[in-house]
Amino acid sequence: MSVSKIDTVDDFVNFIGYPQLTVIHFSTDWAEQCPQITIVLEELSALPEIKSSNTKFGVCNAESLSEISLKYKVDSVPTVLLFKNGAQLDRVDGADVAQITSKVKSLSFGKSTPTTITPKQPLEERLKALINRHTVMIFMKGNRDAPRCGFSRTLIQIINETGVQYDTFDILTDEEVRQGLKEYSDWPTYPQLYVKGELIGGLDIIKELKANGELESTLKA
Ligand SMILES: N[C@@H](CCC(=O)N[C@@H](CS)C(=O)NCC(=O)O)C(=O)O
Repeated sequence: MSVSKIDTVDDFVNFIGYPQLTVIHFSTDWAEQCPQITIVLEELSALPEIKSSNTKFGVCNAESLSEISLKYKVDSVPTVLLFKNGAQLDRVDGADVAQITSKVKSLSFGKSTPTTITPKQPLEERLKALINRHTVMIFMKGNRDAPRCGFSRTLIQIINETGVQYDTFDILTDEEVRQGLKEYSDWPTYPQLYVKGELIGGLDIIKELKANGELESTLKA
């Protein structure tokens, strides 16, 4: 057994309909922690006790299968979802190897299908995972193609000029994140730009860094 690649929505639906445990890693090409989780799943799939339980392992690109990601509220990678008979049993958001290992081991031997549970991830953990989703992470109103506030639009224009890669999160889609991140980072407004999980600041700070010629080095820190 190894980790199968899931490329289409149909593949995904067929895969999770399996009567034994199916473990799916939502990944992206750029997220640093994803390759580590794929290795963990490869290792788990090779364990004799897991092999004998017929547990299946898959990996899909969370961005290519955005429809599925949205449905299962996968808003950070890596995320691992566990299914049986098409029902979601559990999930692990973030590269928490210990939790993934223990959930795969315990659920692969359940005789009957446990009740569907979707434990709510503590907000702080979710915020940390979101902040670290990309080296340069921008929390904004709208997205890069359709900013929904002048401050966010100007910030995107400035960052686009640098050619630096980044990811965005639309805080208008999630009130919990919108309010929670203000408190977590002690910064009351959006946009908010993070580099390697550290808050750099909002539009005023980014403009200042640009004016001082420090923007690119800050983004590439
Ligand atoms: N001076 C701020 C301007 C940003 C700003 O004032 N944002 C407001 C309006 S878009 C905001 O996020 N308010 C809180 C909210 O909407 O939750 C900066 O440098 O980023």
